[in-house]
Amino acid sequence: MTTSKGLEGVVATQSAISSIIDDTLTYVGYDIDDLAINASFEEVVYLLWHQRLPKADELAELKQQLADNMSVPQAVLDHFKTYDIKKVHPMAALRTAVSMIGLFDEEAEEMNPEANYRKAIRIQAKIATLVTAFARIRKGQEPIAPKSDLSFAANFLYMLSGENPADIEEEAFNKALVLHADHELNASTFTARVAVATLSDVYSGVTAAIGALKGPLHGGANEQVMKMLTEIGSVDNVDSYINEKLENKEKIMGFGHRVYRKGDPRAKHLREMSQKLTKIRGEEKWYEMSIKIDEIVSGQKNLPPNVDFYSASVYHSLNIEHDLFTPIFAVSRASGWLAHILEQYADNRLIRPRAEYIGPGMQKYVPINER
Ligand SMILES: CC(=O)SCCNC(=O)CCNC(=O)[C@H](O)C(C)(C)COP(=O)(O)OP(=O)(O)OC[C@H]1O[C@@H](n2cnc3c(N)ncnc32)[C@H](O)[C@@H]1OP(=O)(O)O
Ligand SMILES: O=C([O-])CC(=O)C(=O)O
Repeated sequence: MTTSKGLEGVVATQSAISSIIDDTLTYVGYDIDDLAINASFEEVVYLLWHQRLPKADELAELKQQLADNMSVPQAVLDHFKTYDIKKVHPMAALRTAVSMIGLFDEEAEEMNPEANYRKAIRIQAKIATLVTAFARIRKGQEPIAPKSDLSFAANFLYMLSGENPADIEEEAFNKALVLHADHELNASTFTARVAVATLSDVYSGVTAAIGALKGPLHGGANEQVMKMLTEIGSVDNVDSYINEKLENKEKIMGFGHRVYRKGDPRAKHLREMSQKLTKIRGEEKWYEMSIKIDEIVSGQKNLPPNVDFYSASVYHSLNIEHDLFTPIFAVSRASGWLAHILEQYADNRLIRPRAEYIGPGMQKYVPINER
């Protein structure tokens, strides 16, 4: 047996959903650069779930299905008020809330492709409502119902703030959703596949995936990037702050990647949006600080930024609270998790690797009074 710490370089499954080859990311063979510029998030959801782009009527049908399924049971909204909501991280709340909506789904335990697809639609639709409702309830505000004539991206921003987003805001948010939707066998997607490969249900897979995305080495990094930018505070402080961290061998959040070597192709799209949005807000310093950090970390450590780095200043410029950055990642990535869950069910085998044992050799049991 050979051991690969962190399963680096191990190919654990076959998948027809997304690929990373020579630092190029594709969804079902479509280059992420092409999709980021042209596609709506709903089109990408369809692409990931059906492995082809939708025709106009198919896209309209999916949009309608998502709109029809956005409301969540009142009991789930009420449960947000049963704990000290201001002290709870929204990712922890989301993990529980997604599991909880499964309790109200009469098809939760139905294990056939049609029922699983219907659950995928429900989860994708409701996860946006859960995040925005949580964000409002913790501020003492009422949740806002979605508008059926808005896109998924615009609806999310509308349900969060109560205002229709400007075109540039919708464009930026849609792009962020498209860019985060899937990423081959990343840690949270792998988690989802491991969970459902036991033939557990779809809600278990998504709940497990949310738990894995939450950590700062994965999706949680975007919130940590904004924390770092806030701590640095100004372009003048970047040099000393970053160099001190690097000298202390601390990690700079939003940099490095297990798979990409030359760089994450998603980062440039978010960098562009960061530049545009921070300018519109008159808060260019977030972009300027980010660029300077990028120069130092890429230059000195040869570690390019990943998807989490520039998304932080993009979301901040959209007036989004910093601890909602990772839940937003989950809203988008749910589409990828669900695609992988459906793919796993379609050709399932239990996922069960081995561990190389490094503990003591055979020992004889010693009764407790003789130890
Ligand atoms: C959506 C996403 O999940 S993208 C990733 C989001 N996560 C982050 O941005 C957190 C910061 N980055 C990291 O921690 C890592 O780069 C990861 C987790 C993304 C990838 O990790 P791995 O492939 O396991 O690389 P690992 O952590 O072993 O790092 C390899 C070397 O590069 C260094 N390194 C990696 N990332 C960074 C970083 N962000 N800052 C400074 N040094 C780094 C490590 O210290 C290590 O150095 P060493 O060999 O001298 O000990
Ligand atoms: O693929 C990974 O390891 C992490 C990542 O970039 C993602 O999930 O988008």
